[in-house]
This record gives sequence, structure tokens and C-alpha cells, in this order.
Amino acid sequence: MYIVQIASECAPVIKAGGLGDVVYGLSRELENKGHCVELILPMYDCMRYDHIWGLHDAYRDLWVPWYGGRIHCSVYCGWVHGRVCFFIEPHSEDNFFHRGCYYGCNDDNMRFAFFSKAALQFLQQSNKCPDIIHCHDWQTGLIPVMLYEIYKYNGMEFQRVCYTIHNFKHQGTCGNEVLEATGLNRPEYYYQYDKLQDNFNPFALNMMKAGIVYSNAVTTVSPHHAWEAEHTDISCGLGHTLYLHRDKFQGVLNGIDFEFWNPKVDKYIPFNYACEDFEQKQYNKKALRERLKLSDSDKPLIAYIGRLDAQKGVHLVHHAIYHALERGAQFVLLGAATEPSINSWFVHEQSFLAENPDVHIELGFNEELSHLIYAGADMIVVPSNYEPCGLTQIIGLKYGTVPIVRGVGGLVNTVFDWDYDQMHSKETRNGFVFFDLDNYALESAMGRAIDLYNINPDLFCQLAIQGMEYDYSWNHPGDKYIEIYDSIRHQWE
Ligand SMILES: Nc1ncnc2c1ncn2[C@@H]1O[C@H](COP(=O)(O)OP(=O)(O)O[C@H]2O[C@H](CO)[C@@H](O)[C@H](O)[C@H]2O)[C@@H](O)[C@H]1O
Repeated sequence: MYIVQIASECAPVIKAGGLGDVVYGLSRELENKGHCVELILPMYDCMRYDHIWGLHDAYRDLWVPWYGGRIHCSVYCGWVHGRVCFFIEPHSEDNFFHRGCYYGCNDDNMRFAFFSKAALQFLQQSNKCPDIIHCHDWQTGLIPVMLYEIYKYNGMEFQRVCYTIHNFKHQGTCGNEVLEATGLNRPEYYYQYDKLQDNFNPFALNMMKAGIVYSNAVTTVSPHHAWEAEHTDISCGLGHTLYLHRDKFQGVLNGIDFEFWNPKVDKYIPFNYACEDFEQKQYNKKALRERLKLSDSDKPLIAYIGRLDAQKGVHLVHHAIYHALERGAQFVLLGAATEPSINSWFVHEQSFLAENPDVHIELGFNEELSHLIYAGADMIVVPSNYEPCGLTQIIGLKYGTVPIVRGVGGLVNTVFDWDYDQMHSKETRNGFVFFDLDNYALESAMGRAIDLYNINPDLFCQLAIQGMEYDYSWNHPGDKYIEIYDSIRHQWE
């Protein structure tokens, strides 16, 4: 099959979070399984150009219809760790992707509506005829709409779309201007409940809903989250739309790329290790402590890596730091906050705890350091409010870093409690799970983990190794996506 992934991120060249990991990892797996995969991405000024090989002009004269006129774009092609990527660069006063950031601009809706239009225009003008277009999140939700309402009549009648939702929180609600700019026009047609009209605000359109309504298959990133999305309010108003489209909706658990996230071959860590020589992990712990100037001791080291926002249970993350200290453990946090109030809260904590030899708070995005933390920590805490899949616990498992998670979304599908899990034998349990969203619940799970580490280190080691033995690679999810692509490939719209 010929598959084109269209997304706003692809790790490690463009990565704000888990979306980037998934787009890269899934693409590599599909290629390994013998399919032809290409990626279309925005050409941001701030992406990691050092991860692109052989960047060259691929298509100079792409003219993208926009507001009745046309915007001239260049398309560059390069290899991101072996994946063929096309980067679209518009030449207009809007400077859509020259903002020094990936997201967070007032005109994000227009930036990504433009990108979606440009990606389709590129496929059409360059005569690319993929069997499958795989789009991700609200940023590319308009692609199936434009495909079926415009491009189908211009030579793209055989392409089918798989749409994956990584986070229901951000849906890309917008107004008429998007219809006008992209040439979809006809507001009276799109402002309908069974089309693009937002389920809450009848005067707004919703790009994520557009993706659900118009795509041939819709997925979210774990089976449990798919259930939550249909049966609870976690899908932020899209529950009924998912219900109406339930026949094409399902959850496929994410994997991680075992070439990039693998302590055996990881280039960012000083001591490689696997289950067989698990004791090597402790040297990474030592290296991490040296790098972050933490005291050397026999205390357990607990980590948090991730965005600092409401989704991630930021109050519990904060509490975890102090509870770890109270229980005689060390804590390392690596995270970035986009919300100013959360950022200043953690900046304050950072300076308040600056002299404490048992804590390090690193604010910002640091891919290299994250690898050392996964390798050096004993436990990783993921106390999310909601979590569509969660990659940090999966990476933690691969690195023998025992996850302590809240039982929501994909965390339920990947972490099985050492003491209480009813579905898994003791030999296949891999972490600690709590359910309530309060300090006591978190404390009880952290307490059980710390006690096991202190009182029975051999058993703790065994638990860590049991986690490493889980195969959360892209192998199975890759097969699942191929099955989905196959099922829609010859579908008549
Ligand atoms: N400050 C920092 N420095 C370095 N690396 C950092 C970092 N902060 C985060 N990362 C890295 O970014 C990734 C985050 O993965 P998450 O699963 O937490 O994704 P996120 O919530 O962004 O995405 C959404 O999409 C993903 C993918 O589908 C879902 O797993 C998830 O539930 C959903 O919310 C990990 O690789 C982590 O190591």
C-alpha cells in the first residue's frame, strides 16, 4: 500500500509531545512491513533541521488556492531518520510557519487549515495517488472534508482517509473564514449538526468533528480511551458524534519506536543495558545524579516527564515532589508549561527547591535529557487527569523504570498493579495504579512502590524487569492499522 501521513508533528524533527512520536514510529513500522510511506509536514522555522538529511527542493511551483487568490509555496524533501518527508513552505505575508513555535498563535486555525489545503494541493499537483491518507488531530481534520467535497472532483476519487484523535481537548473550533479561505464556502451546507457544526456552539465549526464525520475510519490511541470517549464526557462534546459514527470508530493502542526508545542501543545514555544486565541501569542513575547535582545515596529516584498542564494532573505532579521527599526519595521533573500561571508556579518551586540535594526541576523541552531520566530513574509517576494513551509510562516500562499511574485511558491498557491487578498473574504485573484524583490515592500508590523498593529490592528489580519484557513496540499496532487501511481501501466513499 502507498500511505501518506499528514500531520503537524513528526519526531524528532518536530516534536511538541506524543503526536510526534506516534507519527514517526507508526510510519517506520509500516515501512518495515513493506508499505510505501511518505509524510507531509509544515516547514516550521524552529524545527530541528539537524535531524533532516539531504533536504532539497522537491516542488517549486505549488500554488495553493486561498481566499479566491493563490499562495505560492515551495515543497522541500528530506529524510528524517530514513523517513521521506515533504515540508511545505508558504510564501505569503502571513508567515504561517515562521513564528518560532509550533502552536499557540491566535491564527492557529488558519495556519493549519492552510497546511491541510496545501497538502492536498501538493498531492494533486504532483500526481501522487496514495491508497490511504492518514491524518492526525484537529490540525488536519479538514483534509477529508476537502478531499470529498473538492479534490475528489479533480482526480482524487480513490483516496481514503484514516483519522486519528490523540487529544479530544483541542478541537479547532472556528468560524466562516475557514470555509471562505479554503474554497469550501457554502456555510448553509456545513453549519449543520451532521456536518461541521460544533455540538456546543451552533455559530462555530469544529475541525475535529469534521475529521470524524468525513473520514472513512476514525481511531483514538487506546481501547480504553475509545470507550471513555463514547461513554463519558472526556470527548468534550463529541460523544454523540462518535456514537453516530460508531461503526468506523475504535481504539488502537500506541506503540513506541524500539529503535529510538531502547536502553540497549540508546545513544543518549552512557550505559546501555537490557533485562540480562539490568544492574547496568544503576550507573545511569549515578550519571543522572551527577548531571543534575543530586546527592548520591541509596534513595529511590522518582521522575516525572511531560507537559505541565491540567490534563497531566499537575496538582498531583506537584504533590508527588513533596511526598517523595517526605518518604525519603529523590525526585526529578522535566516538563514545560504553556499556561503562564502553571509556568510561574513551577518556576517558583524550582527556585524554592534549588538548594535541596534530593530534587531537580528542569523546565523546558530537552529530548536528550529525557532519555537519561528514563534510564536513570527507578520509578516514573503519571498521575493524569485523563490520558488518551500516554507514552511516558510505556517508555518507562521499556527502561525498567516502574510506572506509578492513575487508572485512566491508555494507562489502564498498559500498566497492571503489582498488588491488586485481578487480570494478570504476579509474573506479568508491571507497576502501580491508583484511581482517585486526590493526594491520598497518589500517596498510597507511591508508598507501595517506595516500600517495595526499600524493603524488598530484589522483588522491585523483578517487577522492573517484568515491565521491560512487555512488547509495546509498533509491531502489533502496525498490523492493526494495516487491517484498518485494508478495510477502507476499496470502500465506495
Ligand atoms: N519537557 C520535555 N522534554 C523532553 N521530552 C518531553 C518533554 N515533555 C514531554 N516529552 C516527551 O513527549 C512525549 C509525551 O508523550 P505523551 O504520551 O505524554 O504525549 P502528549 O500528552 O503530548 O500527547 C497526546 O498524544 C499521545 C500520542 O498519541 C498520547 O499518548 C497522549 O495520551 C496524548 O495526550 C514523550 O516522548 C515524552 O518523553
